[in-house]
Amino acid sequence: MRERQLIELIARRCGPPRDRRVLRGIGDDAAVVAAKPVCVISTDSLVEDVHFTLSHYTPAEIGHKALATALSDLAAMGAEVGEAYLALALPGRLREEFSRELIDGVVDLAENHGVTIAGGDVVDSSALALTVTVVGWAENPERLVYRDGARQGQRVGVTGTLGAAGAALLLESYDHEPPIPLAADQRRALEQRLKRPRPRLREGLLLAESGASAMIDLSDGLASDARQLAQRSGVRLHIDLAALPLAAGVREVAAARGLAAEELAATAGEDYELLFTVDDRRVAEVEQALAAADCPVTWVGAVEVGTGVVFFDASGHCRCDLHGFEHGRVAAKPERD
Ligand SMILES: Nc1ncnc2c1ncn2[C@@H]1O[C@H](COP(=O)(O)OP(=O)(O)OP(=O)(O)O)[C@@H](O)[C@H]1O
Ligand SMILES: Cc1ncc(C[n+]2csc(CCOP(=O)(O)O)c2C)c(N)n1
Ligand SMILES: [Mg+2]
Repeated sequence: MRERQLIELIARRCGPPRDRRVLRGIGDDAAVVAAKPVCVISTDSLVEDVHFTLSHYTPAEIGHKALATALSDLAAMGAEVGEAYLALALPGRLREEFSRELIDGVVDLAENHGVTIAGGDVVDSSALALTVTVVGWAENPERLVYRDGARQGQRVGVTGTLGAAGAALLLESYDHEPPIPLAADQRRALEQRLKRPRPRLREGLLLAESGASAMIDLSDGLASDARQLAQRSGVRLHIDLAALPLAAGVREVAAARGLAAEELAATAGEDYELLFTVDDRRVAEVEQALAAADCPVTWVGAVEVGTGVVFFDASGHCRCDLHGFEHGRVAAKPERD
């Protein structure tokens, strides 16, 4: 599909901006938005064969995931969602129907969360890539939650369950191996966590209101993301591996591949749950707020004096060797001269 045609399709699919603050959306040289006092901005990319493979994802799943993972960063700030800007790098080999379904995936999720797609870009490319810039808002910078607010003695909590996306990725990469014994609905639920993550937007706002002192979303895996939070806060996080809330089926998938389920959950990434710290005296408030949003919360550790993250397994052994996903970590092939 040609660039103009695709932009028109996106504009039609989105309809006129529903949010009255968006004064100009798709169609001019730039969007024009009436700002609230504080603007929160994040950008995220999803790239073919790095974040997904075309053989395993539907176009709508790719569109959904691109926006969901971007919105997850606004959730982790405790920001109200506003607008999203969608940059598409599209290979000519993709069918017209593919682009249509991809846009459906983005716009369906945007509508569900009241997000306005206010602009974007379309370019030719050899690999499919989506870069989504999201903008959130706050009345006051003190209402937001940063990575650097964890203090000694506070508790460490996590929303939802962990390891589902990692387990689904394992299932995907062992497509042709002997099948892992898992009920079909459980397998589907794991896959959905990988392909259609839910940004914890409401939970992020509730955590901000109920006293979270620091927060980060779990994209690269607890092992890496907790380390980021610890580093930014100048503290050490003590995490009990046995306390991690494993998603249903993670134990079975890990066992079938000879892995410890808790380690998979701490290192595989893409759970898009929220990791946060909170003072003991506000724990009940957090529990109540998240219960009202039907979101499980699990206390997985404590903030201590020191640096980095220490994991303790069920037998009390310290594990400092766990790492999450990091781009560029796999040694690159030597460049040709
Ligand atoms: N290429 C870049 N140029 C400038 N700043 C960057 C760049 N990449 C990342 N950052 C900034 O570094 C900080 C951490 O970014 P990072 O991408 O690690 O965030 P994350 O939420 O942990 O990861 P992700 O959302 O990609 O899973 C953010 O402030 C981000 O804006
Ligand atoms: C085909 C394929 N290969 C590898 C992975 C695993 N993976 C890719 S990016 C990422 C972390 C989050 O990304 P980012 O840091 O860019 O936000 C993880 C765990 C995958 N999902 N699909
Ligand atoms: Mg993040």
